[in-house]
Amino acid sequence: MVTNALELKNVNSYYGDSHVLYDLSLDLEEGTLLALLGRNGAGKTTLMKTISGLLTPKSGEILLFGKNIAKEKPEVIAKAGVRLVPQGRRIFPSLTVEENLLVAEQKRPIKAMWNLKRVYELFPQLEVRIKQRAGTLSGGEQQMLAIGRALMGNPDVLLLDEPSEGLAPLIVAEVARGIELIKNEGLSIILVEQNFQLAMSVADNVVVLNTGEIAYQGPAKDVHENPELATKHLGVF
Ligand SMILES: Nc1ncnc2c1ncn2[C@@H]1O[C@H](COP(=O)(O)OP(=O)(O)OP(=O)(O)O)[C@@H](O)[C@H]1O
Repeated sequence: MVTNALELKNVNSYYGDSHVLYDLSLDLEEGTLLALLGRNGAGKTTLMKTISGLLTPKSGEILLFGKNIAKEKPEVIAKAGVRLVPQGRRIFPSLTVEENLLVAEQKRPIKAMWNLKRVYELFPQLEVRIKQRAGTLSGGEQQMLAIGRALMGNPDVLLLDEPSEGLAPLIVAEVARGIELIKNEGLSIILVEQNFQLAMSVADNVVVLNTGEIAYQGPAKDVHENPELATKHLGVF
């Protein structure tokens, strides 16, 4: 039987009077990766903020393994097992790599527990820089650290907002490899990406947002097999 890690039902989000997400409904199946695509301003970051509690939806339900978290505070949602890696990374620049990871640590009963050792196995480049201040890392290393921090919270659901932004192609490939490995550990992931190739290389399912509404949703394999779909709905990239 399919279990949904997340279920969104008719979610409406606003900034003040400005209506940004319209009656959004989608499912994130446990252990899968959903690529969330769409042009600038489509509402992707707003959706990530809404799920993680940084923006409270005006109406609708956000079910985390069946429990409605739509009105909960960000700390409660994080403790319940949803971790956001925000656009722009937001690590603590004056703390070392290891300190950044340790302050994010939260033990939760999940299948594959994350700890320092496992984060360093995932991104060996971080282990080389354990004592280095995070603000002096390269963009790619900061992204790996931001993902590592989220994993230290031992989430069930990981929200990644444009992890490839501003990174060189070789580093993008390294981040993609990390995402694939994390997915294989059984995490449920929503990945916001402008990099279509990266998104499609790891996605199980695809949702395309257009001005706060779902323009397309379906299995990634359908997009792979039917290039017309990519042109019709995704050709905007
Ligand atoms: N803090 C805010 N206050 C008011 N309006 C906002 C705010 N943040 C975003 N918006 C508006 O909400 C809409 C959706 O923005 P959002 O950042 O979610 O889009 P996005 O798909 O993530 O785009 P991008 O790829 O550029 O990050 C846009 O019209 C944007 O101008």
